[in-house]
Amino acid sequence: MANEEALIEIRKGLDSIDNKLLDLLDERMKLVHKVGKIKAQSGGAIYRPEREKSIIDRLDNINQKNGGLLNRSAIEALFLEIFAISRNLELPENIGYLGPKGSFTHQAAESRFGAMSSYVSISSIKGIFKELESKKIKFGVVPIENSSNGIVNDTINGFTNFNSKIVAEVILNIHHTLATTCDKIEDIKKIYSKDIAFDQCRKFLNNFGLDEVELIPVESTTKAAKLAANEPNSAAICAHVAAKLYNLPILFENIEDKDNNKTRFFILSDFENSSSGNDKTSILVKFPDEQGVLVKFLNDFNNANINLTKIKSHIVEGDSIFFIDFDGHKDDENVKRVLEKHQSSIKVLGSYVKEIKDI
Ligand SMILES: C=C(O[C@@H]1C=C(C(=O)O)C=C[C@H]1O)C(=O)O
Repeated sequence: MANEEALIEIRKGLDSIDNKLLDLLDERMKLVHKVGKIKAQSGGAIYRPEREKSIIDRLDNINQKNGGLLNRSAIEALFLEIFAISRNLELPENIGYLGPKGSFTHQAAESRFGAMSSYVSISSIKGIFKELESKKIKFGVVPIENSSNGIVNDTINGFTNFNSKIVAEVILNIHHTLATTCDKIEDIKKIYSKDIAFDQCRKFLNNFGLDEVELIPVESTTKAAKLAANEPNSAAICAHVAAKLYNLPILFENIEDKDNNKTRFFILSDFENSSSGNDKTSILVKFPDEQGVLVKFLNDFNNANINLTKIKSHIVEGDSIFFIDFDGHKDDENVKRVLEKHQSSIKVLGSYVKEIKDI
């Protein structure tokens, strides 16, 4: 009984805090509305990733100093949702992602744009670039590289043929779940998934005696979840979100063999970010057919004190092009000089806030 009374008292406290939170959120939304009006007059971009990053950094610092109970991920989860709702209030904008619904790209999109935004599933990367160009979507989310499978060729091809800009990067740890309506692992007679997902979970399947059951490859892990939800004695290896989408209970989480399986995604749009002080820039480079040109190019970056973080070669219609990432913003003085010097061979894809994680 004493506990019952204590619970009632604590819940009164929670209710009163929730009321205050609601008032504060409403006050915040009124200010957001004002920001939206100013942007509408000046044509400014609604989504400002560098501003959102600096808010999260500030709150994380304050929270650490105060010894608060929330960690950075919790602060991020709460506030990214608030920012997403704020942006929707300023101006609702469509977000296209490489589908189907429940794909890892969908997950990457939701991690940045929250649950309340308006999403469009698009079935190809080229389709995303096209819809951006025709302005049917404001943002496009595409994968660019995976730690096991390397660079995504369709995304590089999109950059060579279209002019969308990278406005943010998202790096996701790729986790698989075993989801099934079976209560016991012994009841599972077949497993649906994508071929590469089976490969990434080989040890788990062996350890749990699931290497003997029928493994059926399908085109996406989302499709696998859908099939397993409708068929007794079957299971799916799929993303957490895909299992949730089809109300498929999760029997095991994080069943992938390597714990550092990551994919990097780009958020594309039609505007350019201003500098945040902690940026990365991506470019495509097609060198003229001259001896030593790559060495000279790299030397110019080195002499300008620019740290290259990635260089990958890629073949487009027989021509070799390079995808390069480096620290800094395209408008930084040292960067600007090098980019100007090589402008005939460079396409700048965008400068954006550098994620803390790397791939
Ligand atoms: C309100 C703004 O617009 C968006 C929403 C933000 C917010 O809710 O704090 C921050 C940056 C923008 O993505 C702004 O630019 O300040």
